[in-house]
Amino acid sequence: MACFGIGNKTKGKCGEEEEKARREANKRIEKQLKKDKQQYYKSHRLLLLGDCDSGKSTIFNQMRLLDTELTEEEKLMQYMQHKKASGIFETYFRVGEYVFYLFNGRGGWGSTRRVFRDQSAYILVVDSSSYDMVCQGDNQTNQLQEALNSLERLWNRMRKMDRPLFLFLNKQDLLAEKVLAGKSKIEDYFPEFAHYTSHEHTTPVQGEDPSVTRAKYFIRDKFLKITASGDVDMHKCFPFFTCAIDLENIQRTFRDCGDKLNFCSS
Ligand SMILES: Nc1nc2c(ncn2[C@@H]2O[C@H](COP(=O)(O)OP(=O)(O)OP(=O)(O)O)[C@@H](O)[C@H]2O)c(=O)[nH]1
Repeated sequence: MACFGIGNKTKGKCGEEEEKARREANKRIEKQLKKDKQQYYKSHRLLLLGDCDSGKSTIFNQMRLLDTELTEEEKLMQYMQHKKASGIFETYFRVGEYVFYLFNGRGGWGSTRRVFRDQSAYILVVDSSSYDMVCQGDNQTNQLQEALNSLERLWNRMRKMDRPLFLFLNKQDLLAEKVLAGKSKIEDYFPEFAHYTSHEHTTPVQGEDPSVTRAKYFIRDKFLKITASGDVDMHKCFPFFTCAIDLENIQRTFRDCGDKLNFCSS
């Protein structure tokens, strides 16, 4: 602020004006912060979890591309939240009418401890095509079995939290390729598949080979068996067949997640 005159009286008046301007600026900032905080808590906060290579970062990066749709104010908010959540990757985006804060829990389950409780819902990403693969860690455990174990651990951890879990049965494109190639059979790793018949709620995608439909629903049902005990409305598991490299598929999935969250909390 320009301040003319060198007399004491003028100096005092100028100081007062500066002080007043400072107070007003502070008030404006506080008001904005309050508004941002309200907005933050109105939007949905989702934590991406899953074993190595399941597709968490691919999903995270796909949604980060949507940043271009944010307003300047929203970008500023995203920047502020980034600073707050330093140490864990976070992005902020809008799909349709929904606003999501997405936290990428890569780097292991331990790294998510700080933000775990502060979520609207959780996403567990699973590599559905990994039924014939072993975990890199021990070169022994079946990867799909390990994903089932991860779900069991997460579901137990969430038991008293009354929040939904979105299960992203990812890499559907690779699962379909494997099944159609016929070289690696699911029943060689999960013998119960030989007797599996998908129930009447199965909705095959148009043009999908029945063997692919049967395989993906078998895997889905194995996961849902673990979460069948979701007895409260919010404490439910919602499965989605996803392909993280397909942006349209991922956007649609997040829109469906938003619908479920709204439905659960209404
Ligand atoms: N074909 C196909 N490839 C995928 C899909 N999702 C992820 N990938 C690929 O799988 C690999 C691993 O994906 P990431 O997103 O890095 O997996 P991550 O879960 O973040 O892995 P970590 O960083 O080890 O925790 C990458 O090469 C991805 O391009 C999918 O749906 N289909």
